[in-house]
Amino acid sequence: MTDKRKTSAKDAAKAKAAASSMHILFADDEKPLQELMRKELPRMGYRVTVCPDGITAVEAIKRERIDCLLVDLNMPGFSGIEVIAQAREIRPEIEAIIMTANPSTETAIDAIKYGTFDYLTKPTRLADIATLLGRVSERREGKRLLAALMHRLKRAEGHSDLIGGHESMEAVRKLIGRVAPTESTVLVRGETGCGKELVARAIHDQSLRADKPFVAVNCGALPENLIESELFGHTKGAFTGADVTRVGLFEVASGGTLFLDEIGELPLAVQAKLLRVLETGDIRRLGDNESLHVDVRIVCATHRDLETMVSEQTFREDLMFRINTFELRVPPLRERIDDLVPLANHLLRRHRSDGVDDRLFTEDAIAELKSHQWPGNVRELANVIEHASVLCDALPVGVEHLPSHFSRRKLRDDLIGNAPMSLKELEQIAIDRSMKRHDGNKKAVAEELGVSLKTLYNRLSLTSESEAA
Ligand SMILES: Nc1ncnc2c1ncn2[C@@H]1O[C@H](COP(=O)(O)OP(=O)(O)OP(=O)(O)O)[C@@H](O)[C@H]1O
Repeated sequence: MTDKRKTSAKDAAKAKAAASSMHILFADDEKPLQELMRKELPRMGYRVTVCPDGITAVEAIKRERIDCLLVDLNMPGFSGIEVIAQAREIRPEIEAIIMTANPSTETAIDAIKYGTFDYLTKPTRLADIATLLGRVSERREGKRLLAALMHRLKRAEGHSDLIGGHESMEAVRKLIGRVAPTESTVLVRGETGCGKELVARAIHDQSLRADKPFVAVNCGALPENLIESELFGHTKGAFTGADVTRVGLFEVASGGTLFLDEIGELPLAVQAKLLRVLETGDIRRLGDNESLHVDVRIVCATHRDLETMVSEQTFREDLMFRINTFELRVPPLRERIDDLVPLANHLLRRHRSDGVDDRLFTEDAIAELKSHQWPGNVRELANVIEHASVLCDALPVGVEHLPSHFSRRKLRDDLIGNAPMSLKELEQIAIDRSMKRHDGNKKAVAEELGVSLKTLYNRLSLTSESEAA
């Protein structure tokens, strides 16, 4: 079999599989047509219920799981339009095709009002019915696919719930609530991993654009030569390798919010173009002469000191003034360490549903987590929690499940205790412990402590001198 024939056989099989899942209600008072459809619709791969009038049709819709109506406009009982109107009350997602011998403007308007998919003029050809039902079937598949993708997207994006009740986070929440419903450009500042994107998403979710796209782009992750085409799109042939016309992210985000993460990483040339877009709302695809108006709200984020960048002339001052209409600073995790436990619980619940909610971590583990400085903020915490979740068979998570630098630190603290001591004393404890471990083998001790043998001898002689004194 040739490739082409194989593909069309595959397509036919796919169409048949999609068709077989569709249940059609055919309603018409003409007996011969009823008989024809009772025979032909199953041949096309559909399940069929045949009704002679509007009343039995509505009863069947209440009783059975009908996917698509194929109804005559003029029937005893209820008209086709009335059947569709009642069906929509019972099952809003139901598809409908109306058949009529005299199509009129009023019928068309009524049909559109009740979301009819299409209408057929009588006498109808079987081939036309088959084509139309095929399109209904494809539309249903499309809707199903979209719902599945939206579900996956929601799961991948997670919730925009900002966890943490520290007063600094409460202040952030308040500011989000104030700025979200406006159209202001927002600049979210804060260290890496502290939740800037989550804040941007919360602004979008609480804005009037919430049901439109939220599109995030990391300006630092794109190679310089691609940023422009990624943001503004390009026409076919605009540059070598531009084989097809591509829509930019400004257009993708149309009506919604574009989140420009790491805005400080944008090259100066792109900064100039971005400023123009922000001022005019017009974009131009690379290689295109025409510009296009876009309605997009901009939220930016950076962990860089933009003021210093301005003074070093690596960031445009006019762009900074354009994007910082409203600034929001997300505090680093170490400044709100009381939020660590609720955050750790929340992050662990991304991976685990077992365990008891108020005891997901042992006290030791929490003490360890709280004593860390978290330079990578909540993202670092999320990685530590994921690591622990993999290692821990039964909750609660203990110190032994945390990455090794946590357990090493605990071991060290246990050995040393809490008494105040000088660095010199600390060094001495390390040497003594190592000497004991290696039965006085100085070469092994020097290796373990990461010093030369000479340094170790020096330290040892200093110790014996001070002991003698
Ligand atoms: N307050 C919070 N509540 C719940 N989850 C949070 C919070 N802050 C951050 N996170 C989680 O931490 C991770 C990092 O957050 P996010 O990507 O928003 O940080 P960021 O500041 O934008 O990072 P970067 O500087 O690298 O762009 C994400 O998984 C996010 O869901």
